[in-house]
Amino acid sequence: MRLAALRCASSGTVDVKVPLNFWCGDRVKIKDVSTTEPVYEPATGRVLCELELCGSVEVNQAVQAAQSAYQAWSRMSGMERAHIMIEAARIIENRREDIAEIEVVNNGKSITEARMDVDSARLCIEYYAGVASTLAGQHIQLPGGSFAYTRREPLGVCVGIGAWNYPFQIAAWKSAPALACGNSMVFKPSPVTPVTAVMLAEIYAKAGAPEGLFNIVQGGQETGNLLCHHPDVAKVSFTGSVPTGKKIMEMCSKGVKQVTLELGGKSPLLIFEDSDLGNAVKGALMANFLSQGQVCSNGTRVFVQRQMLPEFLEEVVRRTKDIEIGDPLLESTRMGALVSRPHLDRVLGYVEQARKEGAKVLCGGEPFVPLDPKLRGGYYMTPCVLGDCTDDMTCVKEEIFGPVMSVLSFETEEEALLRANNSALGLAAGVFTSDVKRAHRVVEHLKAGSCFINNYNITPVEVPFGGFKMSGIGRENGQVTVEHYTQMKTVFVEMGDVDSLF
Ligand SMILES: NC(=O)c1ccc[n+]([C@@H]2O[C@H](COP(=O)([O-])OP(=O)(O)OC[C@H]3O[C@@H](n4cnc5c(N)ncnc54)[C@H](O)[C@@H]3O)[C@@H](O)[C@H]2O)c1
Ligand SMILES: C[N+](C)(C)CCCC=O
Repeated sequence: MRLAALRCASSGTVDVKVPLNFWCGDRVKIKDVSTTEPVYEPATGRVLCELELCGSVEVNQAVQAAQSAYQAWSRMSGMERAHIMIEAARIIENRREDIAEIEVVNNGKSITEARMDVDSARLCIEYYAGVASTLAGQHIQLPGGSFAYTRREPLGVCVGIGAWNYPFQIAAWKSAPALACGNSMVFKPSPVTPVTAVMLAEIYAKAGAPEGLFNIVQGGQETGNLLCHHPDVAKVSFTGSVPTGKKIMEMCSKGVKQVTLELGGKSPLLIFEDSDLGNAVKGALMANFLSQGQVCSNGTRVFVQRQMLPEFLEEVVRRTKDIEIGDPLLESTRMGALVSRPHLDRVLGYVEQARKEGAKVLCGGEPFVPLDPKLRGGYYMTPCVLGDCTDDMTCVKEEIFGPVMSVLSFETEEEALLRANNSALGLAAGVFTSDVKRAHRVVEHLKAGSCFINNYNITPVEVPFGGFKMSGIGRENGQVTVEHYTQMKTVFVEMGDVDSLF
C-alpha cells in the first residue's frame, strides 16, 4: 500500500482506508476483526477510519516477526545499521509534507508544528545512525597479562507505547535508539492517533530494514497489556500519563523487564524581574501553547517576580489574544484543534474550576467555533491565561494538558524555588533572568530532569530528555539513551594458569 494513498488536500476530505497494523514488512488487514474503534479528525470532528484493534493472536505475530528480525539485525555492524537508518531519514525528508499533513489530520496540531515534529523525528534517526557505529566496550588490563573487556549488547525485542500528542515523533524517538543499538521493536501508538506511526514502519522497510524490524500493533489498554506481559519482550519504553506509567512498571516487574517511562508534568517557569520582558513573554508562550498546550514538558506554573507582574501580564495576554486559531492545515494558523471532544471538555472544565476557586480568567478559556462551516464540529478553544492563581488551586496542582497558563507571583528567589519544587512531578523547569549566577544557582536547586535557562521547550535530539520524581525513569535522546537500550556483558580472559584453591 503506497503512502500516497493517504495524501490529503484540505481538512474534512480525508478517509483513511489503508490498514494501520504492520508486521513482517507490510501493512496487515486483521482477518477476523472482533473490535474496532472510531478515529476522529480533530479539526472537523469527522470519523477518519475504524481502527482494527490487535488481540493476542496479532500481538504474538508481531512479536514473532520482531524476534526473527532481531536475529539478523543484532548481528549487523553499527555501520551497516547506520546505512539503513540514514536511508530512512532521507525518505522522511522527502515525504516531510505527506507525513506532516496526515499528522495534522489525525492530531489537530498546526501544519507548522507538525513539520517541526517530522524534522525532529528525522534528526533523531540521523543522530542515532551516527551513534550506531560508535557503540563500543572497554578493555581492562588485569595482572599477569590477563584482561577483561566489556561488550554493549542489545536487549532483544523492545516495545514502544506512545501518547497521542506527538505520534510520529514519539515513534521515532523510541525506535531510533532501539534500532541503533541492535534491537527490534513492536510499537503501539495511541488509539486516538494511530495513522502516522505506520508510515514510519513503511519507511524503515523501504530503507532496507529486515522484515519485522519495526512493527505496529494498534489498540488501547488491552493490547498494551498483552505487549507488557509478553514473555519474548525484553523492554518497554512508554510515553503517557503517570497512572498508566505505574501500571506499565508493575506489569514489567513480573518479568523483571527494563522500563523507560516518559510521563506527565506540571512544570514551573520562573521569571525574575531582571529578565528581558520580550523574551520572557515569548518563553511563557512557548512553554504553554505549543500543540494546543498538549505537551508533557509545558511550564504551566508561571511564577513571575512581583515587580514585573503587571507588564508581563499585559504583554502575555495581548500576545495570547493574537494567536490565530483555526484550520490546522492553513499556513497562517498557530493553534489548531485539541485532540478529542472529551479532552476539550476536560480542559474547559479545568478553566471553570479555576474560576470557581478564585483565579481570574484574563483571556480565553472558551470553546471556539471557526467561521468555516466544515470546521464547526472541531475541538477548538481559545488559549487561556489565568491570573491571581495560588498554589492550592487545582489548575496549579494538576496537569491540564491544554492551552491554559496559570500565572503566580513571588517575591524572593528562595520562595520561588520552594514553591516551584512543591510538586510530585519533575519533568521540566525554566528560569528567565539576566543574572548568570542566579540562573545556574536556581537550576541547581530545581528538581526537574530538563531545565531551560532563558528559553523553553526546545528539545535538540542530541540532548537527553526525561523526568525526575513521578515524571519518569530513564532518558530519551542523547548519548545516554544507549544505556537504556543495551546491556553490558563483561568477559574475563585468563592469560596464565588457573590459580586454584582446591
Ligand atoms: N514525558 C514525556 O516525554 C511525555 C510525552 C508526551 C506525553 N506525555 C504524557 O502523556 C499523557 C497524555 O497522553 P495519553 O493520554 O495518551 O496517555 P495515556 O497514559 O492515557 O496513554 C498512553 C499510551 O498508553 C496506552 N495504555 C493505556 N493503558 C495501558 C495499559 N494498561 N497498558 C499498556 N498501555 C496502556 C494507551 O493506549 C496509549 O498508547 C500526559 O500525561 C503527558 O504529560 C509524556
Ligand atoms: C518537542 N517538545 C515540544 C518539547 C515536546 C517534547 C515531547 C513531549 O510531549
